[in-house]
Amino acid sequence: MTVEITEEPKGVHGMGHKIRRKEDIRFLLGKGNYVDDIKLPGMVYLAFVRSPYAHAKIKSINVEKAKTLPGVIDIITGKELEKVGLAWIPTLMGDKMMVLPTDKVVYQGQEVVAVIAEDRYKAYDAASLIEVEYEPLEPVTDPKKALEQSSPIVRPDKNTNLVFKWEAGNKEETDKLFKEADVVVSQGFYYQRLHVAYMEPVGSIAHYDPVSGKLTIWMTSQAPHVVRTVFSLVTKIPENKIRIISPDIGGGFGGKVYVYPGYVVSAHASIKLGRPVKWIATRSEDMRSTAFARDYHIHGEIAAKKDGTILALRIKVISDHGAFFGDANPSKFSAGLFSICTGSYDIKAAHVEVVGAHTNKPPGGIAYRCSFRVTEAAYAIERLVDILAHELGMDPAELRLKNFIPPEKFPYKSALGWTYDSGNYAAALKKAMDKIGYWELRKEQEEKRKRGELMGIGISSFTEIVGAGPADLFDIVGIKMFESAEIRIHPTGKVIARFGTRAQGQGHETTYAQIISEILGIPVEDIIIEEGDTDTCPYGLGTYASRSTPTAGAAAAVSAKKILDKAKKIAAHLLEAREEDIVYEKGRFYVKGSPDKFKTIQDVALAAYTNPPPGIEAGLEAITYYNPPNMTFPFGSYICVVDIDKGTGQIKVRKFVAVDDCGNIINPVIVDGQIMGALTMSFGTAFLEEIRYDENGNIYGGSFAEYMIPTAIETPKWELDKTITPSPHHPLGAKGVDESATVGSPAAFVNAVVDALWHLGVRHIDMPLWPWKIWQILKEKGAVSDE
Ligand code: PCD
Ligand SMILES: [Cu+]
Repeated sequence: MTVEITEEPKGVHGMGHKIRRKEDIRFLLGKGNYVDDIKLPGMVYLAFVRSPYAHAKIKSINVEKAKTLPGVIDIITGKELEKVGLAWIPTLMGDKMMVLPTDKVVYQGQEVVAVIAEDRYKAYDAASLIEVEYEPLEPVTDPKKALEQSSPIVRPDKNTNLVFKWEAGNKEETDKLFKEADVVVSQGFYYQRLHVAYMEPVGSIAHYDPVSGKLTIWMTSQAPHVVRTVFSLVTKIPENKIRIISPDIGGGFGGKVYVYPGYVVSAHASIKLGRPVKWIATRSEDMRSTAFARDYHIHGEIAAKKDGTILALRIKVISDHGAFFGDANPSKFSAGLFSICTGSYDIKAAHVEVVGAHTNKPPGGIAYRCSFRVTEAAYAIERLVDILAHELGMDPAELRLKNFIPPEKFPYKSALGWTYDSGNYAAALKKAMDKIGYWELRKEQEEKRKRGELMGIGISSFTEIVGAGPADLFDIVGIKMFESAEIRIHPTGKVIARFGTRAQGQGHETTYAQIISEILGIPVEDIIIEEGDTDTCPYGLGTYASRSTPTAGAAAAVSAKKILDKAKKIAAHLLEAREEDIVYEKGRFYVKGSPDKFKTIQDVALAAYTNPPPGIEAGLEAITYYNPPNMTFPFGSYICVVDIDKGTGQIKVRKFVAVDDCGNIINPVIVDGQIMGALTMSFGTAFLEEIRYDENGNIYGGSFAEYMIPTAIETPKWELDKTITPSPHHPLGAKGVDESATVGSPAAFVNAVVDALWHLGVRHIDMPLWPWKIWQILKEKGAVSDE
C-alpha cells in the first residue's frame, strides 16, 4: 500500500495528514515540563568540581574551607563512592566508566568532587573553595599516537589504549578485486568531533523516599527503562523500587542515551541525605564533558573499471573514544552500523576495519543523528564516489546512476551482510536533478569557470539503516531491541496509549496518535500518548537511531489491529450478526450489505465495558512487544550548489534540494520539519562546528563562544521533495527518517565545495570548511583574487 498525502484532514486524521503537533501548544505557551522545571519540597542542589587537567594524579582533596560555607550540606568524593561500589559503573558498551575518580583524572572537565548545598549558587561557591592538588601526567589526545607502544596509558585499570578491533567483509575477495581494477582511488578523511548542542543541558533530580524505599529519578534520558535496569543491577535496589521519569526533553540527539556521573551522584546523595537532590549541568559543563559524536579517522579506497563500474571498497578507521568506551551501540557492533558503508551501490566485495583507541578526552561516541555511525559511513562512501567520478572525468550523477543497486534487486544483500528492504535510488536522484535543473547548472558552472568564478555542485545519494532491530542481532547490555506499545480504550471511546520510547521533540504525541487513528478510526484529539515513565509505560529500549517509527510505530499498529479483532466480535454481538459478516471501515462496523445500520468504534468501546458478548472478557486494550523482522533502509538524494568568493574564501550555499524516501509518511509536516532540522545541523557540521584538543588535552570549542552552531542568518533555504518506496515488512510500510538528512547531507556540502575547486588541484578538504581554510587553499593554489 502507498499512503496518500493530504492537506486537509479527512476527519479522523490518520496517516498522511499534515496535522499540527499536539504537543506544541504546551511548548509554545511555555508550559513544557523539563527536569529543571520540577521543584520538590526540601530539594537541595548538586554541583561538581571539575578537572583542569586532561591527565593527572589526584594527590589530595581539601574540603575544609568549602565545608564551613553556610548552606553546604555534604561533599562527596570518589573514595566515598568506592565504599558503596559506585566509583565506577558499567557503560552501555560493556566497558566501565568512572563516576568520580579515586586516583587520577583522565580528561579536562571531568567531575572530581560533588558538593550538595541548599541552593545552586551556594553549591557552585562551595565547589570553588575545594582545593584539589594534582600531579600532572603526560596526556595523549591523538588516537594514532595512543595506539603506539610508547604512549601514556589513559586508563588506570587497563594496560593498553586499544578499545577494540573490529572488521567486516571479505578481505581476500576485496583485495583480489583491487588488483584487477583499472583505477583505485584512495583518500583520508577526518570526521571531526562534534557536540550535539541540544537546547537543554543534561540533568536529574533524585528523590529517595526512606519510608517506602522507593527511588524516583527525573532524568534527561532517551532510554529510561534501560537506565532503570542498569541502576538496579548496580545499586542492588529492586527494579520495582526505582522509577525513572523522563519528562519533556529539550532535544536529545543521541547525547541523552548516555548515563552521566551526575545522575548517579544525585541518586547516591538523595539516598544518603533523604532529600531530593537536583543536578543540572551548565551549558559549558555540558559541552565540555557530555558525550561527543564522530571523531573518526577514515581511510577509504575504492576500486573501479575504466568505464566507472565500481568493484570493491576498502575502509580502515581509527576511532577516538576518549577515556571510556561509551558508545550506545548494540553490543555486537563495536563500530555501530558503519558496515552500511557500501551505501547505495551494487559493490561486489568490501572490507572494513575499525580500531578504537582511548585518549584523554571525554567519552561518548554516541549516535548524534547518525543511527550508530551511519553518518560516518555515508560520508566516506559518498566522498569516495565523488572523487572517483572526478578522477575518471565522469559526471558524478552519471557515475552514481551507473552503480546504483537497481530496484529489481531488492531485497538486496550487501557485500557487508545487510539485507536492504526496498529502494529506488535512481528515481530519487533523477527527481532531485530535475528539481534543481542539474544539467543547466553544469553548463553555468562551465561558463563561470572560464571566467575564473568558483561554483560547485555536490551530490549525495545515501542509504540509511534504521529501526534496531531484529532481536537476534541487536541488544543493549543484553536487552533485546524490541519495542512496545500499549493501547487502552476507555468506555467513552477515549484512548490512552503508552510506549517504551521517549520523544525529545520528534512529535510522537501526534504521530503515534495518527497511527492509532488510522487503524481504529478514533480522532487524534481523543488519543493521549504517554512515554518516559518507567512505572506506567511498558518496557522499551527508547528513542534514538530513528528507531521509533520502525519499531514502536509498528507495535502501535499491531496493538491497534489486536483491538480491532476484539472490536469486531463485540460489533457482531451488538449488530446481532456473525463475525464473518461484519465489515469494518475506519471507525464503523456494519453487516455486509447494510452500511447504513452501523456501530461506531465508540459504541463498541462502551459495550466492551457495559455489554460484552458472552464468553468474551470485558475491556478493550492490547499490548505488543514488537520484534522487527529487519531494519528499514530509508534513502535519498541531495544536491547542493555553492559559490565561493575568491577574495575571502566565503562559501555560499546557493541552492539545496533534498529528495527523501522514508516509505509511507505518517505526518508530512513533521517529516519535513525533521529533515530541515537535520539539514541545518549538518550545515553546521560541514561549515562551522568542531571540538578540538591541543596536545595537552585543552579543549577548543567547549562553549558557544567557540563552538559555532548555525543560526537563521547563515542557514540556507532547503527545498524538499519525496519519493515513496514503502518498507515491505513494516506493518504501515513506513521507515524511520529523522537522521536521514544528517547522514546524507555532509557529503553533499563537501562534494560541492571540492567540485568548485577540483580544477585547481584540490581533492579533499576536511570539515568544517571554514573560510580561512578555503582562503589558504586558494592562496596555495594561486587563486586568491585581491579584489
Ligand atoms: N515515515 C515516517 C517516519 C517518521 N515519521 C515521524 O517523524 C518522527 C521521527 O520518527 P523516526 O524517524 O522514527 O525517529 P525517532 O526514533 O522518533 O527519533 C529519533 C531521532 O530524532 C531526531 N530528531 C529530533 N528532533 C527533535 N526535535 N529533538 C531531538 O532530540 C531529535 N533527535 C534526533 C535523533 S538523534 Mo539519535 O538519538 O543520535 O540516535 S535518533 C534521533 C516521528 O514523529 C515519526 O512518527 C513519520 O511521520 N513518517
Ligand atoms: Cu544516530
